[in-house]
Amino acid sequence: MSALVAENVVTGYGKQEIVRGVSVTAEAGKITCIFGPNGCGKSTLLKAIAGALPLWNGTTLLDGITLSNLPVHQVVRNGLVLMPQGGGVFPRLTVTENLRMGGYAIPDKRLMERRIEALIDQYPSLARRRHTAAGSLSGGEQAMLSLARALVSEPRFILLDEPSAGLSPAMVNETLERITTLTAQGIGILMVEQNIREAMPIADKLYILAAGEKRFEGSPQDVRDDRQIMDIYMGGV
Ligand SMILES: Nc1ncnc2c1ncn2[C@@H]1O[C@H](COP(=O)(O)OP(=O)(O)OP(=O)(O)O)[C@@H](O)[C@H]1O
Repeated sequence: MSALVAENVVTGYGKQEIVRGVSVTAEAGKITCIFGPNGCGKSTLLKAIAGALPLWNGTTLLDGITLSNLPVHQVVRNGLVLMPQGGGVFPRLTVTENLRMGGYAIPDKRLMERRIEALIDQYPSLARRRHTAAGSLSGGEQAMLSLARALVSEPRFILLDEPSAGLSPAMVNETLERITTLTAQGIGILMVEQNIREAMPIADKLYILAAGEKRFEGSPQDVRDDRQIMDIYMGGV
């Protein structure tokens, strides 16, 4: 089984421990969602898996290869990218320049340009605005740009930090549909979401974190069957 595995991850900022020994597994071609209250450490966990924050303890592995504490560009070369909260587009750079930033770990620049052209063909809203500064794109277009930028390195797994945040309902649907399409290509998704109502139907597996610890792991149906979990963590779904 092709999988991204994080085992017993401990990390934080300064001396403040935020993630307290969390283990998650995401399978290729599946959507794995992490839910949990604000500030419980979801983004911090993703950053540690992506190599953007040091692991204080624990291990991260992609298809059995240890990623723990590799620099980000080596994590990317091993097939894992992070789409950060808010998309992380560079507002003053054009759409094409942003896409090139997604290919910075690819040594063969002609290959990178070919991949960018292929991606632009798949995202018509970006094709029309390829020479426009990313900061003047709509929220939905910026979301598409962030997703396309994550794909330039042809990752096997993508970490998505709240991809639907700040989007209109129509764009939430389009973004989640795009994400589902990626799994059909075999890409594994590990996604943090606040938008439980929209994310739950597309998830294959769910984790719930609270106060830096894992409180639940199971299928969406397991969550629905657990009245206590539904009441405490999934209010209103
Ligand atoms: N760069 C940082 N330096 C210090 N503390 C931070 C930093 N980033 C986040 N924190 C703190 O770490 C804790 C967990 O934050 P994190 O962003 O991981 O939570 P989250 O579960 O993703 O929350 P949200 O859903 O609100 O994004 C919070 O108390 C936050 O204030």
